[in-house]
Amino acid sequence: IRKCDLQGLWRNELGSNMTLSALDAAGTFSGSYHTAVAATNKQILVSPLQGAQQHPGDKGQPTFGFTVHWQFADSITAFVGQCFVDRRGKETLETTWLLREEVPSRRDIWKATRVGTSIFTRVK
Ligand SMILES: O=C1C=CC(=NNc2ccccc2C(=O)O)C=C1
Repeated sequence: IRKCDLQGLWRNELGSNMTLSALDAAGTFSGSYHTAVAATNKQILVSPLQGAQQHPGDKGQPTFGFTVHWQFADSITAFVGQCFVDRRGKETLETTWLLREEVPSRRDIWKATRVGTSIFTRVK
């Protein structure tokens, strides 16, 4: 089996870093996210995240999800994805995300949610 362990330091294509804690018995984890995209001119802070991972199947490449509670914007991002290990043992987290921003009124809901993908590689 190819073991893919979420714990540790990861970086995505934007240059953002996240550190994920060890799983507890229930498969939940926490962590911190340091974004590289300064959507605000405020001091970019580290934002907390909470997530959960499925038990790795026989391929040892589990699915997971986590939510980042941005500390400097009225928004929240939910990531879902799977951990993959290539033949050389290189691990990547292939994710799809939804970014939900607070909008002033229901008339603005159409522009409240953005979707995208993000690939994280382990920072040795
Ligand atoms: O003020 C803000 C609000 C949201 C942000 N989202 N970052 C993301 C959203 C989706 C995927 C990756 C990132 C990232 O920062 O790497 C960043 C700054």
